[in-house]
Amino acid sequence: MKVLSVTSELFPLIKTGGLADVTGSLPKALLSCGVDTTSMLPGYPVVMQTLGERMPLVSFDNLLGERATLYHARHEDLELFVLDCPALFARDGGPYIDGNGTDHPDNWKRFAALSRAAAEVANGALAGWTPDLVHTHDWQAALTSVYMRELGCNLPVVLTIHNLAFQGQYGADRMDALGLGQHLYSTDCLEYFGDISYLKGGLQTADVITTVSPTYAREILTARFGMGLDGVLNERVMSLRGIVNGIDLDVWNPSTDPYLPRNYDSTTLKRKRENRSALMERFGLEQGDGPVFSAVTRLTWQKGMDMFADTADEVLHQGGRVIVFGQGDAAIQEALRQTAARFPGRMAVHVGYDEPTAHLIHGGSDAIVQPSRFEPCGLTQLYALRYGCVPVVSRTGGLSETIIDANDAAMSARVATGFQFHPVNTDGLRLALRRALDTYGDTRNWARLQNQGMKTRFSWERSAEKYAAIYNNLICRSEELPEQRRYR
Ligand SMILES: Nc1ncnc2c1ncn2[C@@H]1O[C@H](COP(=O)(O)OP(=O)(O)O[C@H]2O[C@H](CO)[C@@H](O)[C@H](O)[C@H]2O)[C@@H](O)[C@H]1O
Repeated sequence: MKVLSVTSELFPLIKTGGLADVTGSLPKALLSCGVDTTSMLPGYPVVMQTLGERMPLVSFDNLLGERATLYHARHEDLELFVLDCPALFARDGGPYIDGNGTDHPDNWKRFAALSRAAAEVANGALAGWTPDLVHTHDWQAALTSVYMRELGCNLPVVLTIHNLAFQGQYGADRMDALGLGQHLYSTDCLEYFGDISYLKGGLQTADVITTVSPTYAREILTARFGMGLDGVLNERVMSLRGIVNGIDLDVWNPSTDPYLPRNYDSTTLKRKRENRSALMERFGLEQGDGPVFSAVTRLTWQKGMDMFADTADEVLHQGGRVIVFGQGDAAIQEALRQTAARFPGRMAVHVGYDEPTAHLIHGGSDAIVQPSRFEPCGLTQLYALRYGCVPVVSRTGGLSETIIDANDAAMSARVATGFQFHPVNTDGLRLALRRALDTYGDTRNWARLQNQGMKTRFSWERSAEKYAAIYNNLICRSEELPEQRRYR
């Protein structure tokens, strides 16, 4: 089976968050289910520079008004279609923002162009290659199925929501520039509170919608978590599934990780101390024996890092160290910095984004704090488990189903792996930090938590099988799908 996966990020070529980890690792896992994935992504400068040999496949003279070429390339074990469109993608900054942290003003066009080109590929633009199914990821790729239906392409489409908070909402005056007829500006397709929503268009035209945990799949049906799209999602509930993310066990493996000064596994956990020492040095902290509680995350309201700014003193008063590494909201950075200023040499807040440091933090920390207000799945807590860090998480979305709270019953049954808190507020987090710190003082129980966490296997195997089952089912039913589609 041939699947075209359409994405704006893909690890290891370009990553700003968990989306890249998933789109980069799922294809490998799907191979053993008989699925050959080719991933289509924009030719950002870093992607074009990293790729070795590439072969031009097709040129577009007028891709939403721009010239573009689609290349085939291979990177490690990934099959790629790279959309080289210099007018849209050859620029400084990240995939979505410029060097000053401002959204690229033409993001509406950049990701519509990616989607339009993907729809052309699905519709047979490449001589000798058409997919059996298209898998789109998040708003950046969501218009693919809208364009496909307009082209008359009836291939099945799966859309995965990695984060409903980002929807691709733009003014309705862009319909013409997007090459989309006014008939699509309707409540059962793109119209969204007077604007256009790319994600809504995808939700209305995909055959199956997935999101990255069963809990989040239920949560987004409510007004509280539905971000304005709960109505649409409720209408499509029979086609909505939750599949928890896996992690790449080769990329995140403490016994082989090249970014750790000292490799270890569950039988040599004591070696983590050397990484801890290197970590404190790397962040300019005074060495000490207290626990190191860290966060590697976007500094945003979603991730609850404002709550950590208000509660990190709990760890510091107990003689611990706190490390926060990430980038995002200026007010949250400032709040964290103010807390750090009260504890010189014991709390570090570094604004930045790099993979080696993220690995070192997992290799050297005792606990990873993730107090998200909502979390579709979350990968950081899964990396934490694998690295023998104990996760302290809010009970929401994927966090609630991947971490088992260390209550008495779970501890005595030897299944606990971390600390969960609810309600998700500052008091809840403070109490969870206190529970974690208390347990840290009990060496045997802490080691038990670490070991139980390290035994947990969030590999892709089972989740990939679930995706493959959805693909198979859609392909078998593909003749009847056009009749069943809500938007035709
Ligand atoms: N400063 C930094 N430097 C280096 N690396 C950093 C970093 N800050 C964060 N990262 C990395 O970015 C990734 C974050 O992934 P998450 O899944 O936890 O959240 P994200 O919100 O990006 O993903 C969204 O999509 C994923 C995938 O489906 C869902 O799991 C999640 O719930 C959803 O919000 C991890 O690989 C982490 O190590």
